[in-house]
Amino acid sequence: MTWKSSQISNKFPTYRNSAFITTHSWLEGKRKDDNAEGLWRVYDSIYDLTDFINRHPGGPDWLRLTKGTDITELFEAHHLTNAPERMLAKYKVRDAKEPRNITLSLEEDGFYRTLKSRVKEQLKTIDCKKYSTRSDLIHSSILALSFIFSMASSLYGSKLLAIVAGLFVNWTVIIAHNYFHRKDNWRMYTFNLTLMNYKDWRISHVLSHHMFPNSYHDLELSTLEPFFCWVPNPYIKNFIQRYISWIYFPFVYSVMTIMQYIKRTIYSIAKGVNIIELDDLLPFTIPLAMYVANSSCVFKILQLWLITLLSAGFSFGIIGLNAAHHHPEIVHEGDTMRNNRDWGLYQIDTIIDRGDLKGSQLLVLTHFGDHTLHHLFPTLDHGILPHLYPVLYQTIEDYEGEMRECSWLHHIIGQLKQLARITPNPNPPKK
Ligand code: HEM
Repeated sequence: MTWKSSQISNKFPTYRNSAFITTHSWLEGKRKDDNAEGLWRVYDSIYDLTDFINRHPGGPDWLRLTKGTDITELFEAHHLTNAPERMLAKYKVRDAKEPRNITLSLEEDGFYRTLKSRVKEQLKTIDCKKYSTRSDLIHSSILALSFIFSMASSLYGSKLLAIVAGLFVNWTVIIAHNYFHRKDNWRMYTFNLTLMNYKDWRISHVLSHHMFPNSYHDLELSTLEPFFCWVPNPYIKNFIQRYISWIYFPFVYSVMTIMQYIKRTIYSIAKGVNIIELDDLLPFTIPLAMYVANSSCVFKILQLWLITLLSAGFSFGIIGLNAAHHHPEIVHEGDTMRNNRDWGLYQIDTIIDRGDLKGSQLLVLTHFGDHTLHHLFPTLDHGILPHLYPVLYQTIEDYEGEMRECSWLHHIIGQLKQLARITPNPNPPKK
């Protein structure tokens, strides 16, 4: 069928429409589609990085997960020094036999690579340590408050306090996202507190969503599709997804994080491959803390923990799914794209930033703020990003892009309208 084609790749992603979509099926499909010849592909060369996996300064996961795939966009977006490029050369084994599957470009004089070289210069003038230390402090405080409110809820048997605890757990998790994008560190594990898993999100969020937002390659779209479909395509969107989702979304948001744990457990049993790891025990530290505060009734603790999880899930959904990407004026698969196919400009066209968060490091960290810059430079601490706006605005102007902003309420309304939209936008992004 004709709709089964992506505007940013030559092939429709294998397994995208399979019955049981997981991060593992996404990676398997990518290995089939990427023409990486079983190794790692960067631009039109094939590299054997096997001996480098455990020496990679960003941690072994990134290379272990991506073996057999094209890592061009990841390689460009995750390094802001010249060292990785110099090192890469010695692992080259041959030129690739087939063209790249992804058709977005990363030309040296194009938008993204020009912006990146300007950002590298700008970073030399910024006291990065000062801002990243402030982020660490914010993360530690919100993490501590998550446990304090959880324990207080069990001490006083208060459902209201359990809801408040859920809010703090949700903010902890969103801040932990600032850390799992980077080299391995202890703070990334706090992402697991709502029964989600940071390593799973390194696939669905970092490798998939961040590189190819709003396209058929974006796993954050395909996994949620039974409930929410943001692609403006009448073939894959039914009446329920378009309109009834406006009614059931609070319920789905609330159970979304719990469902991820259940799905990973089912995958482990069904496939006979255990993907539940030791760090998946971390979410249980919350009921444990509740038990330490008040051990009188285990059933009551489980009930309060469930309330905490539902509150965390709901707030994570309402913040995360209305953060930046789903609004009728944002490019989704099927909408007309601009002629310039630069990867960075594609990012700009698939995001409208939240203007109401700007200027507060606390709000930016807890609400996926400064989203455009974060997509373009995911390894930079969120505290550093505001200092890059002058360079970003100048480069966007030089390449005739457009930086857009709106409020959270605008995003929520726009997101609901996007759920209903089935007609692709015929006009390319402005300018
Ligand atoms: C899947 C592709 C890759 C991803 C997602 C990735 C990711 C990362 C991350 C997250 C960091 C830490 C950045 C930070 O916390 O500031 C990092 C650092 C680094 N990576 Fe990679 N990496 C990839 C491939 C490679 C390759 C192929 C090489 C070289 C052969 C390489 C060399 C380095 C080096 C030298 C650093 C130290 C920081 C720097 O000089 O930029 N990486 N990488």
